[in-house]
Amino acid sequence: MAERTAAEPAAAEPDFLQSNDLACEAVGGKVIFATDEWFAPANNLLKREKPNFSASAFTEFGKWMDGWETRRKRTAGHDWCVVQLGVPGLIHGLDVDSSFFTGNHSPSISVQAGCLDKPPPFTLEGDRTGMAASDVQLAAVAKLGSEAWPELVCVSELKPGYSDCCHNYFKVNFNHRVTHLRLNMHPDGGIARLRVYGVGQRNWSSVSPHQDVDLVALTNGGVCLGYSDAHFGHPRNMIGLGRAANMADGWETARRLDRPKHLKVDQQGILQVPGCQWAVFRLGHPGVISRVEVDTNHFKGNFPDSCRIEVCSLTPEDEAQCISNSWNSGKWQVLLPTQKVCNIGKQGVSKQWPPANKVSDLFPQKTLLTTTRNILFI
Ligand SMILES: NC(=O)NC(NC(N)=O)C(=O)[O-]
Repeated sequence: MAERTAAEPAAAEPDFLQSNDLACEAVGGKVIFATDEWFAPANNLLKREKPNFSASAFTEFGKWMDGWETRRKRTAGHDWCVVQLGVPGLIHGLDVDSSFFTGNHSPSISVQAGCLDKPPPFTLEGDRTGMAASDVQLAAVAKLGSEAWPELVCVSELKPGYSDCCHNYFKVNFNHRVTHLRLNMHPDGGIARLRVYGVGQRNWSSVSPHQDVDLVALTNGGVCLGYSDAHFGHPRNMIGLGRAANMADGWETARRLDRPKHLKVDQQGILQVPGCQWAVFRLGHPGVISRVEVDTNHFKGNFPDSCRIEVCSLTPEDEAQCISNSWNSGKWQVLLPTQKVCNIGKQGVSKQWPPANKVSDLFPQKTLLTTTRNILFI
């Protein structure tokens, strides 16, 4: 069994919020068991959208709540659910968001980690009818051995979901790949969202070195390490599953409001704005890049003028130094020189380029890349 590690209480807006949500329904996370879902189903915990509230919304079970909410317990024990992560990986921290649960929030929670090599051979629907979990369901979950799972967060008080304090952050120190979580409410109540921040760890042993894979995809362990601006949308959205659903599902910076001061017209009469926006990603696995794709879907009046992609190969020590130096490093080399991008028509434009520079020219000794930097001009 893995060692038990208590969570440290995290400061407001901790760094781990920059990594990926490994449990989100958008990456395949799901609740496979819940002891009770009378007022609101546990799958709401994993919704991508922020929680909502409607004072006038009621269901036949009681007040409609956007989260997971159980009945007031009249028996011993507590409520809990099992979450199967969409992307198994290393967890850096959790946000147990109690938004709008005030007076019906769970007073305390704890979280345990499951490290299952194979997914359980069943998926259980939570009990939405208000009956207690059936013996069959409990027996199936008992096979997971979740009573013995190591603790990520010990029993900790939860703040009620008023808008200024609804985020309950927990930093996690647990150096093992996690596939499942057990979220315990002590004893019952409601929680709006569970965000599980970390970095995916794919099992690469079954992947052929000749297979084409998206090395920066969140599901393959890619992660955004830094950026210049994320006013309307975080750059990590670019490495999510599939094409973006709407503009909120992409990377969008604020406008450069100082633009008029800097505008210059070049010899072709094209406006030039100095400076650029940038984001840095660590690839999920080192590899040789044969193709890059930049998708401007949904960005019509606000797609970037052009983009450039630079790469470098960094050790973990180099990476730590780059982070502390705002990514200004002499190691970057151009993989894809500045390219105009566009977005016309209903479908948006997903453009692919072979890299202009061969990886072996950039890295004659090492033909492996570990980091890319996308630079978008506004
Ligand atoms: N007004 C409520 O929210 N009451 C109850 N909860 C729901 N969702 O109806 C309760 O017992 O906590």
